[in-house]
Amino acid sequence: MTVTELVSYDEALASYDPVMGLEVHVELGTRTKMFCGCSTELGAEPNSQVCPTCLGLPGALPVVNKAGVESAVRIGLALNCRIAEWCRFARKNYFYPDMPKNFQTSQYDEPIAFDGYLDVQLEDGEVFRVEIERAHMEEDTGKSTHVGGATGRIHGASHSLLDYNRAGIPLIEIVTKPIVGAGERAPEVAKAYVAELRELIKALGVSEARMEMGQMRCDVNLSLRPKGTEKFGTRSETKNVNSLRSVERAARFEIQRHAAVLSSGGTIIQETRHFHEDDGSTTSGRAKEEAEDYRYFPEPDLVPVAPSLEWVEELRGTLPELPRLRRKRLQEEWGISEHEMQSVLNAGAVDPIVTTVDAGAPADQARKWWMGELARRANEDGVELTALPITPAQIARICALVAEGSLNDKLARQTIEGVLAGEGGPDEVVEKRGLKIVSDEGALGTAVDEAIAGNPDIAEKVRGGKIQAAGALVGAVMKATRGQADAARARQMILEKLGVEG
Ligand SMILES: Nc1ncnc2c1ncn2[C@@H]1O[C@H](COP(=O)(O)OP(=O)(O)OP(=O)(O)O)[C@@H](O)[C@H]1O
Ligand SMILES: [Mg+2]
Ligand SMILES: [Mg+2]
Repeated sequence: MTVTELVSYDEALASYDPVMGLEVHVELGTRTKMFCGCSTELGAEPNSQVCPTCLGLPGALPVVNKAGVESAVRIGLALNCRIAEWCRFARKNYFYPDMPKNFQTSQYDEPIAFDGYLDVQLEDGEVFRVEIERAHMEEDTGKSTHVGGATGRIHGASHSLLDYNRAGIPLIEIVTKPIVGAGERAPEVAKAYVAELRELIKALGVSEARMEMGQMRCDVNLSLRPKGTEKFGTRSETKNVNSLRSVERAARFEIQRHAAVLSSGGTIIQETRHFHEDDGSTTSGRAKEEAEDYRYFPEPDLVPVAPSLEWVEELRGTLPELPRLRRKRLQEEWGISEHEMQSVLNAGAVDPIVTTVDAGAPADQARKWWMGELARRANEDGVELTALPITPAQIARICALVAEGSLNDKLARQTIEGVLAGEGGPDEVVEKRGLKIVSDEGALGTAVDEAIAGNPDIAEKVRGGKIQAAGALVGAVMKATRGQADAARARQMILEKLGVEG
């Protein structure tokens, strides 16, 4: 179906109510894999981080990674879930080359965490509660790359390359209960939920949750039911959506597609679908009816996981402040609007600003540099703010130099430039580039004398009481010192020398 055959979004929502379910996979940042000691480091030579266990060779036995369980429990607690006192892993059997064992070790009817919720804030400030069905532990599959042939996609490809470095990396799958009652805001809720979940995961420190790197990916389940009816319609499941914007677009597209099919008397088949960034559409993957029966059964090679109450309570004590509440608190502390806070968040500047403030800088100054100069630079270079070669401590030092009057904004900007260019820390750059404000009486006095001598008409006006005219003399001093003069001190000296009161 092409986009032009869709019914409009408003028309779709006039007759139908969306029901949505979100499955989010998060790759944990543990040092080793979930069931073996192989490294999880990204970027290694393909198939260099594998062993008999993650390759599923006969006789190999898995062992559970405690750090993986710990992260799962902390995620569960942060999502207000109940934590299972006892649970098991299960084998999800399927035959596909990305899983060399021929099954994925997962959890089925005994997840480690269940029955929770996450409150998310929508753009107008309204808080929407998303109920969590469960969060369970599993392992990632290998990575297949389909090459050759006309399209490079699986059906047109001549062969596939397999890299098992990713096979066995711990994953947590977080599944929502059916989200009802979001109405026309369903796509917005989907985006806000994934955004909030990502912030939470990052705050917990269990994953960097970088969607563009596949560390966090979302399956969007969607169905429509005629307005006013109870029974859920058949869902489609758009797989592996990997940006916040795409999550919103995929939900929106599916609402329009389902409405088009249903209103023309067609039936929705339960299937997986693929999302396409270029035009925001989805296309059919495989039908679930003919999909594999996973023949789940409890994993016989692993002992059950039974987190003690004491351990769970100890982990509860390590939970960070919820991102939504932290944002609210910082917004108040910094005295900025919700809208401004949103831009800070979008720029990834919350933590750099907080760290700069912790290092002693005033919040407005810290925000000014991170959201101005540095955001622009990160944008130009196409990197995250935190990847710039300058630290919050260095920005705090520059703010201190401004506060003590050694630098003005222009010189501070040049100092930042120097640090970014690898010329050293702020003090070193100031020294090397000779950026300190000229405020010592000698050098400044000479510049002031020259400015007065060079502009006798203006000097005369000031002497005659037109104090505003002194601005032009300050300008001349600034020019002569290439912007490095202490402007306030220069003005004071000019007035003194011309014998007028400031
Ligand atoms: N009729 C429906 N319409 C929309 N969403 C639904 C509907 N029925 C279930 N869902 C949601 O779809 C998601 C289903 O995820 P779940 O992991 O339980 O099963 P699955 O997709 O069959 O399994 P897999 O993990 O193998 O993809 C849940 O978020 C659930 O709330
Ligand atoms: Mg699913
Ligand atoms: Mg699932």
